[in-house]
Amino acid sequence: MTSFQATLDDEEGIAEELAASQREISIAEFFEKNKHMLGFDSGARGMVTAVKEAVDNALDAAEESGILPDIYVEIREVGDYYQLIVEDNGPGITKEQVPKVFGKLLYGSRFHAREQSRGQQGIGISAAVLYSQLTSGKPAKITSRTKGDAEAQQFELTIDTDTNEPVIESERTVSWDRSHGTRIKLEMEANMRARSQLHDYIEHTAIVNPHARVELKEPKEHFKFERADGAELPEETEEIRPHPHGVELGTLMKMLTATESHSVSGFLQEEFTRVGRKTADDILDAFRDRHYGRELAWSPPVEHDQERSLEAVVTDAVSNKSVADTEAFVEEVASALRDAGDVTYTELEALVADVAESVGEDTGTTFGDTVQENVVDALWDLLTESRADDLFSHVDAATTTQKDDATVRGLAERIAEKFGEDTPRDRLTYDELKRFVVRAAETTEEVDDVTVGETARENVTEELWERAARPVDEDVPRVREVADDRDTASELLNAMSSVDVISPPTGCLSPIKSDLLEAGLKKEVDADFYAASTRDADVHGGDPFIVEAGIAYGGELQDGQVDLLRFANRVPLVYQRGACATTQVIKDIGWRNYGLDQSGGSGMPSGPCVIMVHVASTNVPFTSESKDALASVPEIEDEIELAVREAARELKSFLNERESRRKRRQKQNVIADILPKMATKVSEMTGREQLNVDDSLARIMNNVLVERRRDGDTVQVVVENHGSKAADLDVTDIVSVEPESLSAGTVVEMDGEWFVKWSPSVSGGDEAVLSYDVTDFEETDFDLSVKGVADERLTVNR
Ligand SMILES: Nc1ncnc2c1ncn2[C@@H]1O[C@H](COP(=O)(O)OP(=O)(O)OP(=O)(O)O)[C@@H](O)[C@H]1O
Repeated sequence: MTSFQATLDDEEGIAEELAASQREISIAEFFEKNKHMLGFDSGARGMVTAVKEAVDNALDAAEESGILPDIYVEIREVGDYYQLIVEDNGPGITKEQVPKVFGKLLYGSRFHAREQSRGQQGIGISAAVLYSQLTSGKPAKITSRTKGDAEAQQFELTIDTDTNEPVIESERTVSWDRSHGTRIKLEMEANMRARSQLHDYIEHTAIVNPHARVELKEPKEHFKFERADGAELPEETEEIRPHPHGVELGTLMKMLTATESHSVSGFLQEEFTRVGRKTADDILDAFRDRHYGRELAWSPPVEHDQERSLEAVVTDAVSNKSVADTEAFVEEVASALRDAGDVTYTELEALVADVAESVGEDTGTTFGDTVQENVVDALWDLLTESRADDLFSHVDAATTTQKDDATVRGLAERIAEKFGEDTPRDRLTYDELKRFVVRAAETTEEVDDVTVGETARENVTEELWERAARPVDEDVPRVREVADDRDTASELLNAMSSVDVISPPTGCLSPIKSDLLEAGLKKEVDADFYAASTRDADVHGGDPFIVEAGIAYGGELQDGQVDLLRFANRVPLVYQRGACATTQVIKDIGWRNYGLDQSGGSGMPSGPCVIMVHVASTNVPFTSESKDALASVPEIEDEIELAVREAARELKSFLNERESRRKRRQKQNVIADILPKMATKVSEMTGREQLNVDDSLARIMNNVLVERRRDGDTVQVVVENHGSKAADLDVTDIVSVEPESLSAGTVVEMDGEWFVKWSPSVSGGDEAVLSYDVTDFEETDFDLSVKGVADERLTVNR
């Protein structure tokens, strides 16, 4: 066989030969060969992915139509194959759409919408159809009924992989007991080896979608996750326009080409969210700076250093005018310039034009364009001769006093040298100015053997940009010009990201919210501690996103590696944990600081703990079309870290508190053991009655001591606070006779018992006495209980 390589050198027409074998590849054909990209790598995985695609769609569709989702999933073993049935109570799909939705890859309603939804690409369910037809050779059977239709439509269809078009094998009308909804039946070569992932997916879907009812019946098990009581649909989301931060250059250019606006200001306000007139103006200023640069302003040289006075320079530049008129003009220009202090080239032009006009009016002589140009040029030459002097003042102001005058002068002169013919009007962008400063600093370091560090370079550039340079007064290019030039578009993009723009509206997002997140965790795991946090919205690539995190710890949770539950747009992610940005962020956090073990100080922490992370966005960046793992996007990673740390801080307080309680209990046990023995010994030795040690114990442990004392038939409940902080208590004494002369508090009778209640607040080191009288102390029963102080800080002496 002759390879192309062998013949490449010696034969002509090889390109034509190659061309003969080149042809368009349909998307369906491509995915037929690359099933793994869509999550259909194996029979086990294929089943989970197919369930996930169908259930995600069912949830999306029902929610969008304001219907509380009711989803039934059934997996049946049929000979060598498996049948998957997913049924929903959603809005149904119209007869015209069914073939395209299921029989054409990349057909969907969500790809172009900037709104949070589970589906994004319009490929999921048709990929499941493709997988089933490839592995079983059977068509997909779809039944769908839309609201108000008397009957349902049923299709059997396949995908023509050559054309990526649906092939309808049969079509009929059937009766269906559901008033609206969709039922999908797919047959595929699969297995149940990924049963636990399938269960996880369904169970975790139920956790983050408490408003949905989800049922799974598979060959071995049958689960029903009922809708949480009172759970409502997530708030309706709205579509939004992109946010100006983080849009990519290609996208911006595409938007510039497509917009109907002619001005950049209009374009920004029309096409982006959160851009009003004021923000658009700020962006235009920043764009102008980047596109035109700024002009440096210089002051006239100090008079005594000057070889020729300002007046002499102007006089020389004016010709053919009477002496008196020239003098009047010269005097005006010189004084206006001295008043101005420093001017840019443009300002100098305006200044000379103004003087020419006013002196012209006064004298009746015209100081026309040529004269004005000559005067401007001559003065500009004069001003720019002494750039180094102005630069000296600026460099001096921007650097520390440690830099001696010679260094500052050297740096100023070297910056001044960079200006010249290459910088007409001394106009520079920030980056160009920075380059001048950096190059001058490098030369100064080499020649003068001094250090001009990064901070000094930045400070000098900043000082010059803000104080010596002035924005130019020119219109920014029109949309068309920006669209046609990549560099200009890039300047606009840069300007857009440099300006503060308020965060995007979050109405397009539907976070779970921290209380539901915590409730979801409580439903799933029986733990001692729960915490959750929801961050404010941020932006990536023009798309808003919100990160939420939850932590559960202790209780029934098993020790070992922490279990990480990942969610994106309320969809549990069950595969590719290692490749997910979420996992990486968790591994990079120093968990020992938060009280969890972490071998080597990095990596997955361990402990009886579950960490849950949810990223909600109008466009979740996944590592691949199979939507298993989040891609590493710095803005999202930062927010994941902050959300997890917020919840982890609560975990840390809980663990610290628990540890200090443990130590306290240990100490108390030791003291409680020793003190009575000591009291016995003392009483034996002194022959005196043995002391009650509770009081001493409370004092040693800084405890709150609540003690009943008797004074005849008066009952006293004494609260001694030996701690340093105030204690707010609820003290209840249940008494078998009616109490009288109650000090504050309330009394309620129930079934022959009297509940005496006080709520004293006792400052650290203070005591409160609560009292009442009874008719006969000896004949009365009491039952004292105290709330408001942790058990280990409380001693109750009944
Ligand atoms: N059960 C359903 N009820 C109503 N409409 C549906 C249902 N399933 C799919 N659709 C419609 O079909 C479209 C295509 O679904 P598909 O799963 O192919 O893509 P997607 O959900 O938009 O995105 P992704 O590829 O990210 O899953 C959806 O956008 C939706 O408009």
